[in-house]
Amino acid sequence: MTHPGSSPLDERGTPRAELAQATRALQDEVRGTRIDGRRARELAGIVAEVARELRDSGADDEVGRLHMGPGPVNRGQTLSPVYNVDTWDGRRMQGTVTFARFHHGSVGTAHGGAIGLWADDVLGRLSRELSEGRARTACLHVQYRASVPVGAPVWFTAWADDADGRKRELHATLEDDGTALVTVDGLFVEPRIPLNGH
Ligand SMILES: CCCCCCCC(=O)SCCNC(=O)CCNC(=O)[C@H](O)C(C)(C)COP(=O)(O)OP(=O)(O)OC[C@H]1O[C@@H](n2cnc3c(N)ncnc32)[C@H](O)[C@@H]1OP(=O)(O)O
Repeated sequence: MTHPGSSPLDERGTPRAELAQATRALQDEVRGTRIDGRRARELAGIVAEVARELRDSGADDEVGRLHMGPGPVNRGQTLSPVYNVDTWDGRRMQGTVTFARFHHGSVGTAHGGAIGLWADDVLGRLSRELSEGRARTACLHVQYRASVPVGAPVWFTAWADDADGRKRELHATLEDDGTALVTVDGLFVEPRIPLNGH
């Protein structure tokens, strides 16, 4: 049984993963910092220098798409909230997700778009664990039933119905103390014309 925790898409222990983690911390702190304007300008120069060095070191693909092959965790991306998979039985995945300060919407709650982003990511991962075929999100229906907190882990479950040809219906919930905060129904479809490695 493949465990998602051992997926090559995981972000564990690589230097690029550390870079992604440091960048997430930066994103969180930029959000709402009280730093004074003069120092903010100096730091902007330092960050620009880091960005320049990264750009000059080259990209791992020619068009700036996410690198989906074996490699750094969360594909080295820093946009989507980080989630941890605790259990996986080959069909159902459970774990926790923490929406960071960077994902803050209003009044201490997660941004609805960040929740949709996470849902697409976790269902996309589930889809990949279930089949080698590269399915794409055709439809994502997110129901926001209660506020999702920022900065605290929230329990999630993601599961799949039986595949119907190229179509996969996938679902997820976010829960707090047994109360559903968000429910998601997604349709992922393996394209008629297979994707070229992505
Ligand atoms: C670890 C990784 C995490 C990251 C995961 C991220 C996943 C993503 O975000 S993917 C990016 C976002 N999605 C996209 O860009 C997809 C864009 N759309 C497409 O490429 C195509 O429309 C695609 C692949 C969804 C379907 O195209 P195609 O293969 O031509 O489908 P087609 O043959 O017309 O339809 C197949 C079946 O799906 C159904 N279907 C297709 N699209 C939809 C839809 N939007 N809603 C409902 N049903 C649909 C059709 O009705 C048909 O059903 P049936 O077989 O019962 O008649």
